[in-house]
This record gives sequence, structure tokens and C-alpha cells, in this order.
Amino acid sequence: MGLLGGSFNPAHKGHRRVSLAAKRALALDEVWWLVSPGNPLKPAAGMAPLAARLASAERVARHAPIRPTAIERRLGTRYTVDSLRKLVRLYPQHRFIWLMGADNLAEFHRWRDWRGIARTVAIAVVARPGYDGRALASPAMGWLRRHARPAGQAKRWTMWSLPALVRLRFRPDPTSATAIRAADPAWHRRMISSDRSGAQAPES
Ligand SMILES: Nc1ncnc2c1ncn2[C@@H]1O[C@H](COP(=O)(O)OP(=O)(O)OP(=O)(O)O)[C@@H](O)[C@H]1O
Ligand SMILES: O=C(O)c1ccc[n+]([C@@H]2O[C@H](COP(=O)([O-])O)[C@@H](O)[C@H]2O)c1
Repeated sequence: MGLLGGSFNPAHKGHRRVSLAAKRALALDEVWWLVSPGNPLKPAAGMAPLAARLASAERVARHAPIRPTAIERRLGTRYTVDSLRKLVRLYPQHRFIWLMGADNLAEFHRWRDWRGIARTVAIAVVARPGYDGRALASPAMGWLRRHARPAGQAKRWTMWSLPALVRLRFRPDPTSATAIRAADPAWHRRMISSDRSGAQAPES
């Protein structure tokens, strides 16, 4: 399974494209979207309610092998390292790979126990316009570089010993939630609040 964590404030076609391209490149069954209760590094101001963000994710993921979830709310976790440790225990039948855009890799050294994340699951980084240079020069990459695997072997990721990092290059997609919010600050008011915001386990 691929895991794409995010604020999804709101979800957009970049999330969908990246997920489907990663699914193909890594031969994944599905991509689960972890719609975050709140990114620990982002201010709460300007963050739409979880129900609206999850509803936007459900809309964007429609008819795709993508499962939007608010599982971190159910697990009571906010830091990725905690979420991943719980998911790995909860779903021993699955192997997980963490997907993230290059913008997140550029900041990865600020995440709680980021080396612990890399020791828990494999990581796939997707190129993102404007961020790739910074991501490559980032403090986390200084450590992760020695664990890099060739993209040509990406489909074998479940065989890799950890830590393992693969950089995937697809046609870059410049879509960003920041630009969408700037053009339409009230987007979340139109989202029908969903009963499912209580965060289904993906298989429940
Ligand atoms: N266009 C894109 N190309 C590659 N990765 C992306 C793209 N958009 C989002 N991502 C990745 O998806 C994950 C969730 O992103 P997020 O929900 O923060 O969207 P965003 O567009 O980056 O939002 P914001 O502009 O508010 O920071 C992150 O790992 C991010 O890097
Ligand atoms: O665990 C951390 O310290 C941490 C710090 C910043 C971001 N994250 C996670 O990174 C993912 C992407 O967040 P965002 O807001 O850039 O979409 C999301 O799952 C967050 O919970 C996690």
C-alpha cells in the first residue's frame, strides 16, 4: 500500500496524479490518503475542518484505487512516526511505502523522529516543480542519500531492507492547494460535510 499523508486543504488533481503514477511505478494495490487532523508544522489558522478536507479528498479520488481516510484521527496520532508505527502493527498483512512530494523532503528534517520514519517504512519521493533542488540539498537527504535505490527497481520495494528511499519522476504537476485557496478561499463551505469524517479504517 502507498500512503500519502497530507492536509488536503483541499485535495486536488496533483494528489490524484501523483498517487496513480506512484501506484503504477511501485506496483501498489492501492494508495491510502491520510487526511491529517492537523500538520504539526502548519498553523491551524486557514486550515479547513477535517470533514471538509476529507470530503474534498473523496471527490478527487472518485473511481480511482485511492482510499481517502481520516485514520489518524481514529488512531489519535498527529505525528507521522506515531501513525506509521500504529499502522504497521494494525495491518501486519500489508507492506507500506510512504509517498511524499519533494517539498516535504525539503522539510523532512523538521519532522519528529524522521530517521525513525525511514526505519519503519520505505519512502518514495515524487518530483514537484520548484522544489527538487531544495529537496536534494536538504539535511534529511544528506542522511537518506546513502539509502537511495534506483527508480528502475521501484517495483521491488517490498524486498528492500530499511531505510530505503526512491525518487520517482513523473510529468511534474504544478497544482497546489495554496493556489486553489488563493483563488477560492471559501471552497470548504461548499463541501457537504460527510458522516464518514469519523475516519473509517480503510477496510472497515
Ligand atoms: N502537484 C504535486 N506534485 C507532487 N506532489 C504533490 C503535489 N501536490 C501535493 N503533493 C504532495 O502531496 C502531499 C500532501 O500535500 P498537501 O495536501 O500539503 O498539498 P499541497 O498542494 O502541497 O498543499 P499546500 O499548498 O497547502 O502546502 C505532500 O506530500 C505533497 O508534497
Ligand atoms: O510528523 C511530523 O513531525 C510531521 C511534520 C510535518 C508534516 N507531517 C505530515 O506530512 C504530511 C504532509 O503534510 P502537508 O500539510 O504538507 O500536506 C502529513 O501527513 C503531515 O501529517 C508530519
